[in-house]
Amino acid sequence: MKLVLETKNINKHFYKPKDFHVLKDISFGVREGEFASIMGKSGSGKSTLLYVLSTMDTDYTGELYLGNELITGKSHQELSRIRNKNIGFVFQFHYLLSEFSVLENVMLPAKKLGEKSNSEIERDAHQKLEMLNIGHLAGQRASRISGGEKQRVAIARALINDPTILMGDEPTGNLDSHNSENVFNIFKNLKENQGLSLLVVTHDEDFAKRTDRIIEMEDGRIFKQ
Ligand SMILES: Nc1ncnc2c1ncn2[C@@H]1O[C@H](COP(=O)(O)OP(=O)(O)OP(=O)(O)O)[C@@H](O)[C@H]1O
Repeated sequence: MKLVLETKNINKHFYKPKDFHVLKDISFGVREGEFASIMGKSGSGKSTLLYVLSTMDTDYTGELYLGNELITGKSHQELSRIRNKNIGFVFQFHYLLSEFSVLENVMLPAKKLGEKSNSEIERDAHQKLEMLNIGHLAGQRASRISGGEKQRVAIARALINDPTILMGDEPTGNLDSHNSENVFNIFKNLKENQGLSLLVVTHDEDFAKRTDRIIEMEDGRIFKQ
């Protein structure tokens, strides 16, 4: 089956305050349409790995592929474009611009990409918000909506450029159980109805157990996948 993301022997060190081998020979892939989770104890390297996979961190050895394209070694400018077009990212905290409306927040990554007209982007943003059942919030200021709603807006923003993979770093870490369940169901629907691939770091065992596959990390290594 086609891989949307693949790593070959990724190693990474932090050199300050002293040499620390944080990622050790990470080789794995995410299949098209797969909903995978990454679990592991605090400090095992999950977030560090996700930042390498999302192309935000380029300080590593080994190879990272998105689809069949080798991403490792590309310039920051190229990476910024590849990331914006292909990878949606949802964090524990939503990082919405609080003075902007919900609609404006969702439109931002598409405006940055610059491939569509403003009216097309606006139409797409409304469509993403409707899909996540928050169409009625489009005109609200981002600061005025609840935590669960903010996270759904962040998901809509992550989807605006129709990425091939959605990554999450503890996307339910700041939510109550009701809103966590909502986010899980949104992710599952994206996989089932749109064939989206998802890779989510989580401490939530109930969440992880219901994904297609749990990738387990320990001490900078993948020990089960
Ligand atoms: N910039 C840095 N410099 C040095 N060490 C770092 C740096 N960032 C992270 N580390 C260390 O690397 C290790 C892995 O960190 P990482 O945040 O990837 O772990 P994690 O598995 O995501 O943990 P958590 O579940 O607590 O978020 C930890 O020991 C951390 O202290």
